[in-house]
Amino acid sequence: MQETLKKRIHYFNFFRSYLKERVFFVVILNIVVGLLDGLGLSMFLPLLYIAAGQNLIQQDGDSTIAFVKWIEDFGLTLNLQTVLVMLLVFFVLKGVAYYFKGAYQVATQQYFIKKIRINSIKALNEVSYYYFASCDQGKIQNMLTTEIERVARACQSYFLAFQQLILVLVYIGFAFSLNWKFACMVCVGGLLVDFVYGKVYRKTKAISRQLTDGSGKFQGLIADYLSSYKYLKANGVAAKYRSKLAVQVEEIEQKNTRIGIMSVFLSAAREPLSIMVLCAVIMVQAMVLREPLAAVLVSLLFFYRALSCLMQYQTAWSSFLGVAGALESTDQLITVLEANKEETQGIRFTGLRDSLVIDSVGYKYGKRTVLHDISFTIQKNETVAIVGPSGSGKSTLVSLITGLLKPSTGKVMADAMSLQDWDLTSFQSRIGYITQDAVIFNDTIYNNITFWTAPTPESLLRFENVCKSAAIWDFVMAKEKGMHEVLGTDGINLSGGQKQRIAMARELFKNVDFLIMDEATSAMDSFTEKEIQQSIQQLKGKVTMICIAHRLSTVKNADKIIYLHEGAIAQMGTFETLMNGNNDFKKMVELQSVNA
Ligand SMILES: Nc1ncnc2c1ncn2[C@@H]1O[C@H](COP(=O)(O)OP(=O)(O)OP(=O)(O)O)[C@@H](O)[C@H]1O
Repeated sequence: MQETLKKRIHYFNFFRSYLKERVFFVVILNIVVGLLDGLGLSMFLPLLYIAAGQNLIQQDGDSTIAFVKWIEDFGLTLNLQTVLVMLLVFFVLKGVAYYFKGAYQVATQQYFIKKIRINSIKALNEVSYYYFASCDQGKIQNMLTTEIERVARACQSYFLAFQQLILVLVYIGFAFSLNWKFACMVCVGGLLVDFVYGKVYRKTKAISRQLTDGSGKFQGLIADYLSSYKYLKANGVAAKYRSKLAVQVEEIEQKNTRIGIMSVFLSAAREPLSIMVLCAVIMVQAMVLREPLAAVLVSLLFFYRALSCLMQYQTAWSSFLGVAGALESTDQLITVLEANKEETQGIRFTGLRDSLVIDSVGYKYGKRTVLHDISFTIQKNETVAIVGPSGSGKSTLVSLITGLLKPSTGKVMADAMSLQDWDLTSFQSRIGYITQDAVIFNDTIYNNITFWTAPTPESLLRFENVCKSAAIWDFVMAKEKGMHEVLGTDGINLSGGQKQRIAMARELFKNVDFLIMDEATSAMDSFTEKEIQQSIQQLKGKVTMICIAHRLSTVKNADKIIYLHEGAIAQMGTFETLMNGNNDFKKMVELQSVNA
């Protein structure tokens, strides 16, 4: 019982943390509706006496009738006309209050859903890359799609349950003032019903939690399925993977069916249970307590109202519990994301003035050290190439330079200040980062390249220039809809080289200080690569460039080449210096020349 109360308070506080004072307005409006309804209903009492031809004045000794005697304190006579007018006034007022309460409640619910959506997206946006790379991304995807929908349903059910609970309390309040014996019976009836329903709730809730976990797994599998669709098809293993998905779907459907059946049981049991308690009350009131019929009838009216509200509360609460798992998991995930937030407080970075210094940097993934004591300087507008065998730590080093990862030892400094002291977002906004797996959005070519910049004459001209520099202009022009051609999810209709050129055009469109190319031309044919290299060459000395390349021919013109071997700098210098001094590098170059 104490645990149940704690849970209810926990949920109330959860909604209050998002809705603040709005929750109290909802409470107040619901109380007003309940009070007006109770006052309206209490008018049936004098009506029944009048209908039975009894004089109200003669009923002074009847404690029940004392309940409506207050009307006379306002100088009104308690006759048929007054009672009917009062009845009408209370119910009209209740209708008005009900409308305002309903409208406010709808607006509050929408506000809550909007807030939780925005908060979760904001938390995801601010989370550190390190956490993102190591977390369960299926779970995040599930939260942003399925779980948010369930949270919306949870919110709706919660408010409905909340409203019914307030009405129950108001009716019980009326009941106590009218007839305390009746009130006690409501409480006993309510407790009995609560006992029966309680059992079903607990089951529903446990299944709901399992359902949330199951949906998370399913989302993860679907994400993998979509991203590896081509591979699965080409290898003829799509059917095998599909059966893995089918098992998960089966499990989710079974749980949904169980929750559905329990909810149907609760709805079906509602009426018989109410009538059962109702009959018991009539028997006790009429046969044991021998109360007058009018008092019994109005008592029953309150009783029935309170009980049916209690039932509706139970049903709404059970629906709420059916989806409450989503509320908890979404809340937990937002909390975890916020706890792993990237610190971005610092001085705003407006552009590199002097140099980037990598000072004794080391990095560990868990316990495994993958970079040791790396030190070098990149002067403003210098072109630096990072080369080395696969797994030597090139991408990790670039992630440290871009601030995606924080060094385990040492520091990365921009203009003599550690990246941690700069506002990281403003620093990263000065970076153009082109990766091996070019990122393509499911939007038009124009939006992909300009990142949704308004199409002004200036931006259109800039768009054309960067397309030419990235050797993609002919491709754009050849498309039926030109720059308005939609590229499809993950650029499914583009070749690897086309994707890379679009990604390159996007970075060129941005006004950046640093251009980082991680195997940026790896998917291009030699002819296109040459064209792009010429464009890159034109940028030499205008921006600070950091290139990771396997094809060493592309780094020949770099001002500085850093040759990494097993996470440490094996040698550093110009192409010629490395050719003369480092055997491994020389071997790599020679091997590539042979293969070329
Ligand atoms: N997220 C990660 N968790 C654990 N280890 C990682 C992670 N990312 C990379 N590593 C390990 O760190 C080492 C360096 O990887 P990194 O990707 O930086 O090498 P690389 O030189 O860029 O390789 P490649 O040329 O093949 O892309 C590798 O041994 C790799 O297995």
